[in-house]
Amino acid sequence: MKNYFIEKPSQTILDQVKNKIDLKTKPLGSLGQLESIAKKICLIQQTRSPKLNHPAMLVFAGDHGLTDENISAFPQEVTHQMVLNFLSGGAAINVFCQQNQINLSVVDAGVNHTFAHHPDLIDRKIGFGTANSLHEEAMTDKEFNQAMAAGAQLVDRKFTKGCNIIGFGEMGIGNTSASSLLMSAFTDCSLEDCVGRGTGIDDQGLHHKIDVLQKVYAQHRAKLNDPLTFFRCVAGFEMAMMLGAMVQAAENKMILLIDGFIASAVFLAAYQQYPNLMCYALFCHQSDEHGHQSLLDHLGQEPILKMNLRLGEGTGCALAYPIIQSSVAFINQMASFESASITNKP
Ligand SMILES: Cc1cc2ncn([C@H]3O[C@H](COP(=O)(O)O)[C@@H](O)[C@H]3O)c2cc1C
Ligand SMILES: O=C(O)c1cccnc1
Repeated sequence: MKNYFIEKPSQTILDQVKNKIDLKTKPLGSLGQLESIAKKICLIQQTRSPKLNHPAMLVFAGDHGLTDENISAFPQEVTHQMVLNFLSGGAAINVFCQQNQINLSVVDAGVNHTFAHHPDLIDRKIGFGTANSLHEEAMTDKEFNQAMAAGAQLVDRKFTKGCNIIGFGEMGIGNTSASSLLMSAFTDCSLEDCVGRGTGIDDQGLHHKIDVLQKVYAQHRAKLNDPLTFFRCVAGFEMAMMLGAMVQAAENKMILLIDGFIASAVFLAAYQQYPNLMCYALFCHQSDEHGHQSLLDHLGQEPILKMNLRLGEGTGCALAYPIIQSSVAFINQMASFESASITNKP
């Protein structure tokens, strides 16, 4: 595996950034979270005049062997059917990316389906779904490394075209299960507190899901001393590709847009290995999926939006994007007390 180097942004510019924000024509701190977003982006870009260039969204799709255990309300074939929906422009993420002029790429990371050639489908298929983590390691070392490298390469492709802000979406029936296992592994929350209804399982389905995940956890707990090995044993190809994409984006000093429960769980795993990742990430929304609030609390992060979404695909990133644009707009365009000749005295 490539050794990624994620640099902590220098804080020397922070006082100047704070000063610029505080001298805008507004009471101190009155733009709330817009101010903290602006500060973070200024630190990432090491400037007081940040810019958002060529925003991109990568949606990774992959299937999970664990779906054999009946842990989702929907069957596995919905993954490939949704990929076709992404390609014809009909999914929620298509609509919100189109609305906000975010460039959307759809990646076959490992869907259990042979797609006909499509000019807009990026083929990085690692396999036809992962192995069933109840009985085996979900991915081999080789598959995991391949997936991470592919995610990193796709980010680099965007970066060389001038993109400096990138969101990560996923599609993979069963991937809330893998995410719950990661959350339980890397927080002090019990597995029950990390498991939710995903696509909408009922009470009986939820008990069954918890029961299956307890067994999966027990099966792989010996690998917990190495976070990415545990990840490899329980996660999906789309999640591994997302992990590679996140660390490469941070290495490139891009702004990372983190979506809901699944993307946050991938981030959490990556963060174990690369703590400086946090300096580059904006948490776009708090999902309604049980566990997400605790996960964000664990990371000490305040989400931009809280709108009871529980979809994934990167939708929270696309919806939060206009707010992030407002953060950048105010720091660049608002007048200062001095330039507007306004008395700066509370
Ligand atoms: C039609 C449809 C579209 C979706 N788009 C995202 N997901 C979301 O639901 C899945 C995770 O939930 P679980 O773990 O319960 O299977 C992921 O594919 C996620 O992206 C969808 C799910 C469905 C059914
Ligand atoms: O928050 C998410 O990412 C999520 C929640 C439920 C189902 N799919 C995705």
